[in-house]
Amino acid sequence: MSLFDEDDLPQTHSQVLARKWRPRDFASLVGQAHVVKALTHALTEKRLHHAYLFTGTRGVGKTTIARILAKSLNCEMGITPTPCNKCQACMEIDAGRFVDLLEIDAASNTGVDDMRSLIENAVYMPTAGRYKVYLIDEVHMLSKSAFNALLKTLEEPPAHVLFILATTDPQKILPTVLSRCLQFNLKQMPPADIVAHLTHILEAEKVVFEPAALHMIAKGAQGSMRDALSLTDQAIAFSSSNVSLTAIQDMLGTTDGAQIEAILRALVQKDGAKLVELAEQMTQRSTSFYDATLELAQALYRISLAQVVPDAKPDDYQLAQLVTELAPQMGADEVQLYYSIVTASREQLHLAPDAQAGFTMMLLRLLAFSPAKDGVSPAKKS
Ligand SMILES: Nc1ncnc2c1ncn2[C@@H]1O[C@H](COP(=O)(O)OP(=O)(O)OP(=O)(O)O)[C@@H](O)[C@H]1O
Ligand SMILES: [Zn+2]
Repeated sequence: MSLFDEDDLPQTHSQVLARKWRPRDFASLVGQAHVVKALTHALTEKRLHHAYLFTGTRGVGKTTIARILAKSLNCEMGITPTPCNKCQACMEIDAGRFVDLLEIDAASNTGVDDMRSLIENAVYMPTAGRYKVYLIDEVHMLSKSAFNALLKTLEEPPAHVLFILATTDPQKILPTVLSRCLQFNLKQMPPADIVAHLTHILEAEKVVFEPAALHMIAKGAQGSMRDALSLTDQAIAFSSSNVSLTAIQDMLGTTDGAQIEAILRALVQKDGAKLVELAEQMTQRSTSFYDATLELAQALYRISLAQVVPDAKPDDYQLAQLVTELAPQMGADEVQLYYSIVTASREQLHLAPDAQAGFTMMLLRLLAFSPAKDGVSPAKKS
């Protein structure tokens, strides 16, 4: 969020889906049930706190919830947890141009003067709505004097004023401010929720996609719905509206779950030529070999876990499938050995003549130590 509403800015492609699909009511919000429940209750009972603090990482719904709350308070149908989304107040809030919703980006208005003029204004009655709602984003960025100016008003705000503070960094907020706010910690979006949301959106947008591609996007988004939507925008542009797994992998330049899968399969089948070929392909696709060793170690760890605790399935969809397939085919000691080779090789990767050579040597070392079908390792045989 910025001082200028994002709707006034020239539209860049990466904003399209996130903006278009910003939830307009509590019901269409993904997750954050604890916040929705508390706010719904407060709105129904008409017992609101005068200051809320929303914390949480980027793109998990802080601004979105603040806007829904502003509509709930100012909807022409009355104070309600289900604003109509049709009246002038609701529509103007959605469009980011409601006079009584004052969105301030503290990151670019850190000074005490900004805060003073804001606060002097708070005493005046709302122009159009019932409540003047101040949404102060990235509030931890305020200067100390600005904080102090705010503090006075936070202590005893006029009855028609509601403060919503948002921050990604609650550690930096003064305890005196914290104690005057009702605090809600917004949660990161679980990958499964991101996938479900993206599936819904892409179906509505009539964009062709592979479910595995959405799992990869969800992984890349690291808990942020906004990041997931921006990545999806990029993916649509990048793949000419055919969001396939390979397109996403090429776009993110990430290690391909499928590459790791292929490596482990080739290893189980003792296919040395295939291993060499896979490393060659990874160079062509500029996969990070360092990341690949991490993913390989991760997969081996998961296989090992699954051998002991069969129900311990990873959240990651692709990895879960791989683990289910390979855990029964590999010996426990074999997995242990591979794991130690892979982790040791990762440290040595930078010593290799080049990354591909280092990675290939690691694969061949794994092969050399893999047990033969008769139980004798090929290394010992020769
Ligand atoms: N809980 C959610 N459910 C559905 N969509 C969400 C959710 N959270 C974020 N989004 C999507 O991400 C976009 C950005 O969200 P929002 O502005 O609410 O994030 P934020 O937490 O305020 O982030 P920032 O700290 O960067 O301002 C929204 O327009 C919406 O499309
Ligand atoms: Zn309304």
